[in-house]
Amino acid sequence: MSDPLDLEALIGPGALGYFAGGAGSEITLRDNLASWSRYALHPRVLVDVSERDLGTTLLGRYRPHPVVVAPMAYQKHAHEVGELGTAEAAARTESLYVLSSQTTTSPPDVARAMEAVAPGSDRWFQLYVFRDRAVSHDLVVQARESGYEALVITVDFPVAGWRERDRRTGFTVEHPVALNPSGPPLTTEQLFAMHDPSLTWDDIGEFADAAGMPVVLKGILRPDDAERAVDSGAAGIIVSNHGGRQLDTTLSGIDALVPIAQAVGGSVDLLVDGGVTRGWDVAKALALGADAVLIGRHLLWGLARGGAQGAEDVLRQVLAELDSTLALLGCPAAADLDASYVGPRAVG
Ligand SMILES: Cc1cc2nc3c(=O)[nH]c(=O)nc-3n(C[C@H](O)[C@H](O)[C@H](O)COP(=O)(O)O)c2cc1C
Ligand SMILES: O=C(O)C(=O)c1ccccc1
Repeated sequence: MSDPLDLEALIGPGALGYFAGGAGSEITLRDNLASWSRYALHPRVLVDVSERDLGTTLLGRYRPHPVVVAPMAYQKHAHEVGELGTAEAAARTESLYVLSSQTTTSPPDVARAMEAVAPGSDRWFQLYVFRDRAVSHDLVVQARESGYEALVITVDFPVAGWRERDRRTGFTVEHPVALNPSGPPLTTEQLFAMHDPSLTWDDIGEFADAAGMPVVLKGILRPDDAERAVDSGAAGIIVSNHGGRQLDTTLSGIDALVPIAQAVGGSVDLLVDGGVTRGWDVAKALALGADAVLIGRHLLWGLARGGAQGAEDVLRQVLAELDSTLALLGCPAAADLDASYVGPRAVG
């Protein structure tokens, strides 16, 4: 894990509070990290694991591994290379990249950088539906035209969570490209006010129809909402509490995944995030019904420390840990992980 003092010196207290912080008393933020250790792995012995396959399938396409870069806003406040750093790291490690609507680098520039490193690299675009629908529609057009293959609509942000660190620091942001980039710095509160709190399932249908690409809904925690997402034509669901940044004291991502996988598993792709730092976390998510896992802050700290190379090092380590976990579990194919490999762990 990262040393916050060291990060504070690198990026300043305002950015660190914004990136590291969560909502309210940060109970969910801490639980996201702790929840993975409440599941125990059940290794099988004497299986030939001389060859391992980390592959998974997302939106009907084979992917070499299940680790996905989470959409995160304002990456230039973590390191001057910003989104280009995490996107290059994704392209170099064959990781699916999800670009935030609140990017500080334009969608076509990110796409070009990925293609320069790895032609045919994969990326999805995360959409916030703003009060000014034209801004959101413009972003969708830019994303489609620059080769993003799916639209991830984030549905857990009608208003911002109660973020006390930002209230204390008054952190301001300089480069949101979805807005006029030459305007004055904005507080996070001003940016969050762009979101439309009246958004409903009907609006999702409208964006899905206009998108011309598969839609994945991000930020679902209830099985009944997961069923509704499937009924509304979503191709995937990201089970997420937004890194503990929205409503404090929700379930962790992995705890919420279990009932959601029971309700809709198999009919739609399931992804999960929140507190993933280790390859064995990824294996647990797959065993409990996920097809892939998103990594947020753990990667951001790599970016802050070492730019593109720092982010790449983080991804490579998680992938090496996943490979070793498959061998030690006696399950050489990630796609074969199932509930027999994981169970509850008594936490003392
Ligand atoms: C600094 C920061 C900015 C984020 N910005 C976005 C965003 O723009 N859109 C979005 O859908 N999720 C956003 N998220 C949530 C992440 O996509 C993801 O759900 C979460 O960070 C996963 O938890 P982890 O950070 O513990 O890995 C953000 C998270 C962080 C930490
Ligand atoms: O900070 C966030 O978690 C986030 O998703 C966001 C939303 C709107 C503007 C900037 C960031």
